[in-house]
Amino acid sequence: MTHALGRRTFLQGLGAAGALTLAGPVRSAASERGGRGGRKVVVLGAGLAGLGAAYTLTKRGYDVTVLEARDRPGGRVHTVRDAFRRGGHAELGAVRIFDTHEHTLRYVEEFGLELTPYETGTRAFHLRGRRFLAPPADEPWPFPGLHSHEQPDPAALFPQYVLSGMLKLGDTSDPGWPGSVPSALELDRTTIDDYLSAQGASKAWRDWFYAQNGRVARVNAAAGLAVESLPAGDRVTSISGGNDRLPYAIAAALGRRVKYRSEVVRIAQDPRGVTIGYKDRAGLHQLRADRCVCALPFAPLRRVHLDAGFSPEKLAAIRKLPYMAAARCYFQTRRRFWQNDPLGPLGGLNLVATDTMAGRVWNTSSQQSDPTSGMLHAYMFDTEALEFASQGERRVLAMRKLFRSLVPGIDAQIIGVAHKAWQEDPWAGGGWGSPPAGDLHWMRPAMRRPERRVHFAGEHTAQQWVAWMNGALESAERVVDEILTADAQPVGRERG
Ligand SMILES: Cc1cc2nc3c(=O)[nH]c(=O)nc-3n(C[C@H](O)[C@H](O)[C@H](O)COP(=O)(O)OP(=O)(O)OC[C@H]3O[C@@H](n4cnc5c(N)ncnc54)[C@H](O)[C@@H]3O)c2cc1C
Repeated sequence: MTHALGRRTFLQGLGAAGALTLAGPVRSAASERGGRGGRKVVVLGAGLAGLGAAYTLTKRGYDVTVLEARDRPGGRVHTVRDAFRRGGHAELGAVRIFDTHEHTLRYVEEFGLELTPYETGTRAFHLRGRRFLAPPADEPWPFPGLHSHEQPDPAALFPQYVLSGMLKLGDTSDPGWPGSVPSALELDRTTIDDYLSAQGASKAWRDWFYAQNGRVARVNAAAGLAVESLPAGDRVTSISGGNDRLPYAIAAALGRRVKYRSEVVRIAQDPRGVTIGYKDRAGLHQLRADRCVCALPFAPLRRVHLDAGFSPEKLAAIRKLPYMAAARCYFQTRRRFWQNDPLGPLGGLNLVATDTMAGRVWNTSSQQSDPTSGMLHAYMFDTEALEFASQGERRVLAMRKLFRSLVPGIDAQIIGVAHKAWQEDPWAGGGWGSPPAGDLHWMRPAMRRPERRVHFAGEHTAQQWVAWMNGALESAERVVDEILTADAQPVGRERG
């Protein structure tokens, strides 16, 4: 999404979570003044949410263990390098960091990482089988189906079609949102596509919109517009050398507290603590702790046995939260040949906006250490990602064939390939949690609420930046806050 029309300041939503500051490399629990030495917390999942919570809790004096099913930290932050030549790298998961991603940027700074900005430049379109640039003002867009009032400037309809919905959202930083805002509840009942249609947007306009912003047609309108309305700031960056440098840095600070290849299979709790069952190569184990931070996406959490002690709302949310199909397919190229495109020099991150299976052609070449080779990829959502994956082993061939018409000349240029469809990943189940139309108002609070000694983190539980690294890290700070508050209460006063 472009996040072009932010309408409130980002800080508004942060509230008390911003009070937890990061300060220096992680130290042992015993050395922390005023810490909670001896109190054990088990954190499930070493994605950014789990790592962020574990890191801050350790600094606050807790004795933390992180259980992670994969053999690496980072979860949906996953950089690949070995598929490429000339030191190339590609992000299979999270790519972009905005200036407004306060939590992500704070961790980037804490760990001394650097950011590389994306180039801006000219975008091409590929719609209804035709490739073209945005026409000059007053000339019609060269694809059929736009209503006459949508010509010659489809962008002029943005306020009527999209902003009108954003203005109905109310305060998305309110913990009771969208239930607290009647007009947002109305949006909750519909999808983005149905909302845009109801505003009068033609099918062609909607496809023009999705070509640039991702195939969000079936997304809950309240949820989708809420994320779209957040401010993007002035600059888009990624972490220099690869976004996975952040989770690796946090994991390194946590050291042996992180246990890899450890699949959580059971969560149980009683009035005095939690018991976590997990499997590793040596067999089944149990870990006892005072509290648990569950930072697993709900898709894999559905396979975990949950003993009594969870509310019906939480169990229903875990069972029902759908995950959006999302995929990327990268081609490393010998040269940045699109700078000599017949349409003129193309550039920027979102290089070609299409209505094809490829979704958007993104260009992450400016992030590469080698200044000559290129890195293009198809970034696919929902039906596009499903279509890509449905081709099985022929998916790369199919994409390569499609790219011939999206970025002519690519065939002779390809020197490396990498791809991933997140809906096929058993530890993610998809790109991000995406509540269906009609369900956001109850799912949103249910996903986040603590269940006695089990606290829930992860992008899906974020107050605002759901489906972003920033949301995962925001949720980490919230659970730390929950735990500190609960542990500060006299025994027996805890909310059950
Ligand atoms: C294609 C794609 C594009 C994206 N683009 C961006 C972007 O441009 N910018 C941005 O900021 N964000 C982006 N995101 C979102 C961002 O990657 C996520 O919001 C964030 O990384 C989620 O972190 P998390 O900790 O909530 O979950 P995860 O990273 O999924 O971490 C959960 C962890 O739990 C582990 N796990 C699961 N089940 C078990 C189990 N039973 N036992 C033990 N461990 C288990 C998983 O292996 C994983 O490591 C993108 C995501 C995708 C998929």
